Amino acid sequence: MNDDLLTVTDLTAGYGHTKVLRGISLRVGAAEAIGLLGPNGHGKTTLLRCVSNLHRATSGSVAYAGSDTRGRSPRDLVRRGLIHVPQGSRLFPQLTVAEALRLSAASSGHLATWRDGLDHVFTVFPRLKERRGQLTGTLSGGERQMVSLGMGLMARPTLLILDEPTLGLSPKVKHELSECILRIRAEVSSIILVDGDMELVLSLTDRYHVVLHGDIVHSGASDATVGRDAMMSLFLGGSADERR
Ligand SMILES: Nc1ncnc2c1ncn2[C@@H]1O[C@H](COP(=O)(O)OP(=O)(O)OP(=O)(O)O)[C@@H](O)[C@H]1O
Repeated sequence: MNDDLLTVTDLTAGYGHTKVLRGISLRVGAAEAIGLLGPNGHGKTTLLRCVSNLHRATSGSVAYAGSDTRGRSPRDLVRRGLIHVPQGSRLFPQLTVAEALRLSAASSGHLATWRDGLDHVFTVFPRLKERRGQLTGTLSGGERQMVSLGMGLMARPTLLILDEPTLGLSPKVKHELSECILRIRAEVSSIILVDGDMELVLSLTDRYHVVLHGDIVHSGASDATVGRDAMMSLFLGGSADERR
């Protein structure tokens, strides 16, 4: 019996005549966090967008919680707990932090219990509690990312997809955000994390895949000793010595 939460099988996708995904297969188990690594422009975001039906795959299939996602709207998937926090997600600048969080609860069908959700988000992100009445348009980059993740939590995820949550953040803020993601990990069922910071991805996930030219070229356990040089060889080709 297959008890995976998500199964992606032989997925291909692209834009017009440009092929981006070339037959990707992966699975995410219940209570499992997986990381996707790889250079920019090799298809990680496209893969995530296909999983949440924000982009239509050319062929292959995605099964979530035991059923095929074809024909389901992104909104329907959100209501079933598949929550995607996109790269650089935009917030309504005129809403306060609390209003943005409430909006997310409302649009995902959890308005009746939004105050419980809010308490939970403030436990994960104490900084947002301090800023609850502040307009999101006036927040720092790190705080805006916290609101985006908080909005994801308000939607009660079973599978939380995070695309580049630490993009553009300083090392200190990145560290603070990664602590928050660790807290989310303890509570959310499953996570798919894409981030340019390899060490961060490996420290927050159980397994990882390297995506290159729209295909998975390497996979492993995140707790294994993954040499930076070995990983860079996969990204760039050649050995460390040859690149020096
Ligand atoms: N809407 C689009 N229209 C046309 N091409 C696109 C579109 N979105 C992405 N692409 C192209 O598809 C390829 C894969 O992009 P994608 O964003 O999936 O890669 P990525 O690995 O997530 O990169 P990054 O880490 O920079 O986000 C790139 O060549 C990109 O230019």
